[in-house]
Amino acid sequence: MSSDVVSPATTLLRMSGIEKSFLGVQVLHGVDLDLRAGEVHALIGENGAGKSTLMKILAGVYQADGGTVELDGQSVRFEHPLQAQQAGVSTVFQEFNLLPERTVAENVFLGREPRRNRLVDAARMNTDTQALLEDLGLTWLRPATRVRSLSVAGQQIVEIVKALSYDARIISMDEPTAALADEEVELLYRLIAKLKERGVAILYVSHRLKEIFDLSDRVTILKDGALVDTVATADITSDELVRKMVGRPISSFFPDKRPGTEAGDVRLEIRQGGNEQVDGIDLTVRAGEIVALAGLQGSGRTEIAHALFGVDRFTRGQVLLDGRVVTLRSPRQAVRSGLALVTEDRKGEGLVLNQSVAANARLVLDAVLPRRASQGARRIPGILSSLELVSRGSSQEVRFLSGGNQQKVVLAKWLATEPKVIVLDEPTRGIDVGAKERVYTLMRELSAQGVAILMISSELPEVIGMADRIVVLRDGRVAGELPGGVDEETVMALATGHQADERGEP
Ligand SMILES: Nc1ncnc2c1ncn2[C@@H]1O[C@H](COP(=O)(O)OP(=O)(O)OP(=O)(O)O)[C@@H](O)[C@H]1O
Repeated sequence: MSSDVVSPATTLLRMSGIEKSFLGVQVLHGVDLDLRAGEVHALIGENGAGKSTLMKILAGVYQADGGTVELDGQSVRFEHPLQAQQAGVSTVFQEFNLLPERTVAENVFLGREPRRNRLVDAARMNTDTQALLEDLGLTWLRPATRVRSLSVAGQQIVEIVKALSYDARIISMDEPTAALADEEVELLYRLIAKLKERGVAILYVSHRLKEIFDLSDRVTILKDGALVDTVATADITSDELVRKMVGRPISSFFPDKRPGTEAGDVRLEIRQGGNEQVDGIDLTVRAGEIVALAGLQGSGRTEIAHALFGVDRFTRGQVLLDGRVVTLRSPRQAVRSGLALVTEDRKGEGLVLNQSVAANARLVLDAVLPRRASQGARRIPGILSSLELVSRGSSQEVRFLSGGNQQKVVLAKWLATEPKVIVLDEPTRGIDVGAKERVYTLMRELSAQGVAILMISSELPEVIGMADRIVVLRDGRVAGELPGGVDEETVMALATGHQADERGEP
């Protein structure tokens, strides 16, 4: 019998009764998970539910305190990631483990380079990598290219190719699309389809329900470290999935405007703002208004946020706050002028990881607004509880929080400064559906209080559901403005410059 032919139903891996505690606190309670050859198995749950911990146990990064792992029916225990990798179990983490100065081929074969007369056989390494790439239809990727020059998607693909070079039969992916642009997501989808054809089992952690329905065959739901259910994706609706995950139905995803919230005076105005990346930007945001910046990656959305915040600058034009021209040369100046910039901040940038939740939430107050710090700090507990932060209290170090909960601390840190204008750059990336709803509700509350909100998001439903006006950018310029509630096609047509009916593969 050929071992190459794997029936889709073959169970490759079975984790049973997995237990894990950190410092005496149990975070996984007897979790079961099995992976079949050729399936995409989604793992979902709220922030802090235990997804990453389970994944890290599978990867050999953590060791379980109880339970068993069987690979091909044999009991295994991975003490080290390399051991897992050698057994065919690979993980693509969000923080890549690649060496940027080395080439694609050098990274793929890192630590086990083919040798000839004791010297690294670079030619063979390149040919072998080329073969792997061709086999996957990735002919645009060259073995001799330095990893540094690749996009995030390119780097992620190198990680996957590396996994395959170890004959991985199980690949775990932790929110693989979090940092990808739409067209790059397509690339990843195609690669995943190829992996499935080869009988690779993929464990896929994501908060994006659409991806779960697009990609997965089965889905396992965790809540508070315990297994809720494993179901065939085709047998469940997204409402049911959310209910299993959050424990309550989420009725209206985008809360309505608070009664009485009217657009007031112009709080933020950019007049003919321009620099190397953007040009001729005219934009206003009124008190109580939510304005979204939409556009493809590279259209200038984030550049505008950075220029406002003094990270970069506008070298042309003017910025006005409450009708007065302001100079924003540094983030400090921007904060003092009443601006806040919440970035997606995935890797805890902007958080001091070995300090407590409380200390981190005060960071901006203490550093920039010392005179208002103690007063501002009193608001922090309320902000954190409205965001439903899951932590062991405000003295817990943020490095022990799950990714989504770290993001909530970042939000709290900015809200504590009581900004007049708040710029939200991908505010809900990496946070679960329940927490998203909280963020939206909070945005409505802030605008009812007269805060002007400028939001940047690649999630069109979020842009359309929340914004009063949508300013669409294309190639660093304003391509046009649309009212909130329009359909996605209209936004895309403006963002790409193609009429909706002309769009399609070039
Ligand atoms: N090294 C650690 N030390 C202490 N506690 C930890 C550690 N790693 C995780 N935890 C805790 O374990 C729980 C589960 O975290 P985990 O990262 O697995 O959640 P998650 O489901 O991946 O969440 P998210 O969607 O936010 O990434 C959380 O309460 C977290 O604070």
